[in-house]
Amino acid sequence: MSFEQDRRSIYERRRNILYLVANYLSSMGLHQTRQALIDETHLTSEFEVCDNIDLDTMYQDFCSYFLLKFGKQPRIVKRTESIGPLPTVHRKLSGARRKPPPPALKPESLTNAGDELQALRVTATNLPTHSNDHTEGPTPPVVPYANPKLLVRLQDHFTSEWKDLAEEVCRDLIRKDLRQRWSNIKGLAGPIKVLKESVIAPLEHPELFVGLAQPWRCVLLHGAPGTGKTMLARTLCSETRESVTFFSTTASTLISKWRGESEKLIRILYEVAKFYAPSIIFVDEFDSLASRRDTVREHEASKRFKNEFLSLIDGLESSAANEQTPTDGRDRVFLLASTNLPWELDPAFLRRFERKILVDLPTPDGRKELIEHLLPTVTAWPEQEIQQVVTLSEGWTGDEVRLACKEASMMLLRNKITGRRTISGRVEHEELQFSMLHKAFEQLRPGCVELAQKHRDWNQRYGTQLVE
Ligand SMILES: Nc1ncnc2c1ncn2[C@@H]1O[C@H](COP(=O)(O)OP(=O)(O)OP(=O)(O)O)[C@@H](O)[C@H]1O
Repeated sequence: MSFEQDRRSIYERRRNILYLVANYLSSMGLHQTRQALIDETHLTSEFEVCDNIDLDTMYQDFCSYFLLKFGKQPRIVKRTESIGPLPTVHRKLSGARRKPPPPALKPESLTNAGDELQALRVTATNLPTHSNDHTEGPTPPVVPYANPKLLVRLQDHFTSEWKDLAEEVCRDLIRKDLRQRWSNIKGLAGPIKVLKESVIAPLEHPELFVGLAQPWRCVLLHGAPGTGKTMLARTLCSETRESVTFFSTTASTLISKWRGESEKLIRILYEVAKFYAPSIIFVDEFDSLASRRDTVREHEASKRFKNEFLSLIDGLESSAANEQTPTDGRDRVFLLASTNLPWELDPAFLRRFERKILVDLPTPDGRKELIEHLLPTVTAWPEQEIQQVVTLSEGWTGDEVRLACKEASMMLLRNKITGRRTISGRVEHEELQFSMLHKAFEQLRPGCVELAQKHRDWNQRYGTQLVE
C-alpha cells in the first residue's frame, strides 16, 4: 500500500468511527453528547452509517472473534485506583490563544493524523437531528438496541411509554437472516400460490387489487408436524426480504416472554408492523394463543390477550375494507399463522382467517422431487430404483423424507470412514448406493398418517379447497 493510500485509509477509518459513535450516542438517547460531538468534529450529513452496522454489534463481533482466537473474553476496560466520575480532559491552552477552527480540508491534502481529524470539521448544520432530540428536560431512557437506525425512527414515532416495547418487538421479532428459495419446497404448489397471491402479487401489481379484490390479509396454514408450514413462512420471508418487513414469533413466546405485558405487546406489534409496512406477522403454534375461550375458568389476562389479538385481525380487515382506490400496496400488514391443531382454535379466530390452507403430506411426485433435491446423485439412477424408495415413503411427511435422506448420507459417510477398501487403498463405494438409500428408508416409519387424515377431514369441513 502506498503512503498516500495508507493515509487515506487512516482518515476514512477515523471518520467512520466518529460516525459510528454519533450513531451510538443517538441510539442510547444521549442527544446532547451527540450534538457536542457533532459540534466538535463537524460531522456532516454527507455520510451515514450503513444498514446493519453499529458499534454494539461490532463490539459483540470482536468479543466472539477474540473468544474464538484466544479462548477467553477480551478485556475492554480495566479497574483504576481512583473512584468517582471520569476526570475531565483539559485542553492545554495556557498562555496560547485559542485558534479558530481551520477551514475544511480534503483528504488528499492531509499531512498527518491531526489534519485528518480537522478534515471532519466541515459544516454541521445539515446533519440530521431528530424531532425528540432533547436539549433540555429529562434524558430519555438508555436502552441497548440492535439496530440504531430503526431505533431512531421508532423514537420519532412512539411515545416513550411504548418505545421500549416497540424496540423489543423489533429486536426479537424482525427476521432478515434467512436463506430459502421457493424452489427448495417440493410438492406444495397450492400453499405457495396462496402466499404469493397474498403478499408478492399485491406489491407487483397494486393496480389490480381494488374494490372487493383486496389481497388476503389473514391466512392460516394447518397440517401435521413436519409438513413444511414453517418452511413456507421462512421462504416467504427470504423471498420478500428486500421489500417486506417480516416479524416472526411463536404464540408461546408471545405469551411467556411478555407475561403481563403480552396484551400491550400485541397492540405494539401491530403498530410497529404498520410503521414498517409492508410487513408480515408470522405466528407459529397459533393454537396455543387462540384456543377456545373458556368463559368460566379462563384467566382474565388470557381473555384480554385473545381479545387484543382479535382486534389486531379486525384492524387488518378494516384497513383492507377502506381501500376502495388502488394503493401501492406498501402500507399492508399480512398475518400468517400456522397450527398443528386447527380444531382447537376458537371459532372467533377461525372465522377471521380468510384462507385456511391445508399443508398436506407430499404426493409420490413431491417425495420424488424432494429426494432428488436432497440427494442429486439419485437423478442418474434407473427410474425403478427411485420409485422403490418413493413407494417405501408412502404417508411420510417432508421432514421424514428429509431424515431418511440424511440417514443415507450418513451411511455413505460411515462407509468412507470405516468401509472396505480396494487394493489401491480407495474406498469401495464413494458414491451413494441404492442399497444404502433403500436401507435408510426401510428404517423409518411414518408418524403422522392418522393426524394428516384428520387435517384433511377438518379441511373438507372448515378449510379452503384449493383448485388448481
Ligand atoms: N414440502 C417440503 N419440501 C421440502 N422440504 C420439506 C418439506 N416439508 C418438510 N420439509 C423439511 O422438513 C423440515 C421441517 O419442516 P417444518 O419445520 O417447516 O415443518 P412444520 O410443518 O412447520 O412442522 P411443525 O408443525 O412441527 O412446526 C424443513 O426444514 C424441511 O427441511
